[in-house]
Amino acid sequence: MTATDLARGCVEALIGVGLRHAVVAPGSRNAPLSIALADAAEAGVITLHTRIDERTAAFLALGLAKTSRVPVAVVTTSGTAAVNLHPAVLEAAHAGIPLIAITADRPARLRGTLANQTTDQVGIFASAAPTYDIVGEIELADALADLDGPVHVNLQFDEPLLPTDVFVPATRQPERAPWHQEEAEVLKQGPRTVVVAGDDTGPGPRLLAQGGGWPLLAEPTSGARNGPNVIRTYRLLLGTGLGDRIERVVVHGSPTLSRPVQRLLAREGVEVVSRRAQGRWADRPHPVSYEVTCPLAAEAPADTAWLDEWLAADRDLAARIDERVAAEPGLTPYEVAVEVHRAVPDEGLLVVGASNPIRDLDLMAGSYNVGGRRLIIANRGLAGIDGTLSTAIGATLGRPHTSRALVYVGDVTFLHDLTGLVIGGAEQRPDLTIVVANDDGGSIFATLEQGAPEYAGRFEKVFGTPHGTDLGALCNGLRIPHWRVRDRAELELALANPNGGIEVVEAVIRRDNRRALDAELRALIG
Ligand SMILES: Cc1ncc(C[n+]2csc(CCOP(=O)(O)OP(=O)(O)O)c2C)c(N)n1
Ligand SMILES: C=C(O[C@H]1C=C[C@H](C(=O)CCC(=O)O)[C@@H](C(=O)O)[C@@H]1O)C(=O)O
Ligand SMILES: [Mg+2]
Repeated sequence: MTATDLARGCVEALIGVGLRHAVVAPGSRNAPLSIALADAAEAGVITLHTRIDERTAAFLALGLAKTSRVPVAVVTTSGTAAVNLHPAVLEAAHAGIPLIAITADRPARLRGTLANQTTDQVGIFASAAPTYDIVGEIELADALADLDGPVHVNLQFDEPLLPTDVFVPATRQPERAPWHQEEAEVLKQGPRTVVVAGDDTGPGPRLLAQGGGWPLLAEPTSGARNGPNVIRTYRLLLGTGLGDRIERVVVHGSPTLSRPVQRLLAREGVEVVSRRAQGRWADRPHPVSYEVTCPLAAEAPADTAWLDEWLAADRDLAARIDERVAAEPGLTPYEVAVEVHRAVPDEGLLVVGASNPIRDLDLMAGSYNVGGRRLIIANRGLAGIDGTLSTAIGATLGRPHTSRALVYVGDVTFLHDLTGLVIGGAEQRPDLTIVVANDDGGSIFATLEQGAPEYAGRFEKVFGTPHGTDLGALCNGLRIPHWRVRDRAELELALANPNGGIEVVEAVIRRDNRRALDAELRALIG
């Protein structure tokens, strides 16, 4: 089979599993596939994106897959290019995202020789993505069947690499399994129960909490942080007598944000009902009384006294937190989180960076209205700070009905994916507001053990990592509009007046008082 035939067969197999977007990083050995994908894009069958940095290309594909909910391919040449896909492949494996990592390779006969740009590409993603090492026959159907996570397709291309004609792919709609709503299992009333919703769980936890009259402890990217049962300050209330009285937790997905939730799930004497998480390694790191894969429903409660107690305590603590934050001079990270949360309209999309931004949102954001069809997402599979801007650009491009798209990150996270903003003039570009909470370093570490005074001498060097970068000058070089704000009113103004296209709103905040402020807010539980 020629390289061209292999490439074209691959494109048709990808289209056959529902692929609508592909991302290519330029290279020679992947030329057969790059050209076949370009032909398919020219024929209007797929949308093709190009990025020069393979790591950012893979996170762009991850974002596209997260919102379009169909497999997305990212394609590289051979050699070090291939392993630049690994961070996104790992995130896809732990989050259960159908990312197809396609690496071009030399023919197997050249492996182990001095042939140029030739290395061992089989198994480069280890257990995160099995390799299908394909030389001829299109065994791709097996590789691409029922993707619930990433897969690695390694294509051995032999010369001649270039086609002599133009390719118009056959388009066949993927066979879709008939959608069916699984029967829900009904949980009885009885123990004092709370419902925990981790990342990407959908509305199930909200419906269960409402049905059972139970407090809902939903992370911002759960898809369940809306409706009347949401407890905004749950991570602090878990440290009070209310938290001590919990007898049962119904946990959905993978909660990753706070140690109080982890401690609750591991607490002796607490019954844990688990709705199994998606992605790999879904076994929970604590004892589970009972685990299901089906939806959960609840027996109706006799009264809502337990829920009412939580809602009253939440209102009271939230008011005290808001009062303390308002009293703090200058723009605080907590106010940035509130304004970002407010800026997401119905049908809006928000991508949240790891570290403090998602935790500030978790503490400060109230419940959204049910039916607003907002999508709040993050790379919580492994909570990496890499590729967040690219994920956001891909997520926005993969969700064309989005009314407004924002991505909210810290400064180190922003800088970590700067190449995600290197986008060719002919590329699709979304309307996307990038909000950077800039405290000149990694402030989360200040809130952890290493933020204690005894580590002050070494802290800035290995944790704080101040960089002093002029984000405005960077954006200027990238030809991206940039607005630096230093107070809440200016931040509100900037968010209320989107520029169109990709824009950066840099909110300058302090880092030196982060540990103290965090401790003060935690102490408000009294
Ligand atoms: C790829 C990757 N590298 C390093 C880390 C460790 N890490 C977690 S948070 C963080 C600092 C993030 O700083 P910033 O984005 O400015 O957010 P802030 O903590 O200041 O809110 C780092 C380095 C990580 N999670 N992922
Ligand atoms: C900084 C990294 O990730 C750490 C960030 C916070 C986690 C944490 O302990 C939050 C505490 C809380 O808000 O309750 C920490 C953890 O889970 O132990 C993460 O490792 C990092 O290096 O990745
Ligand atoms: Mg920072």
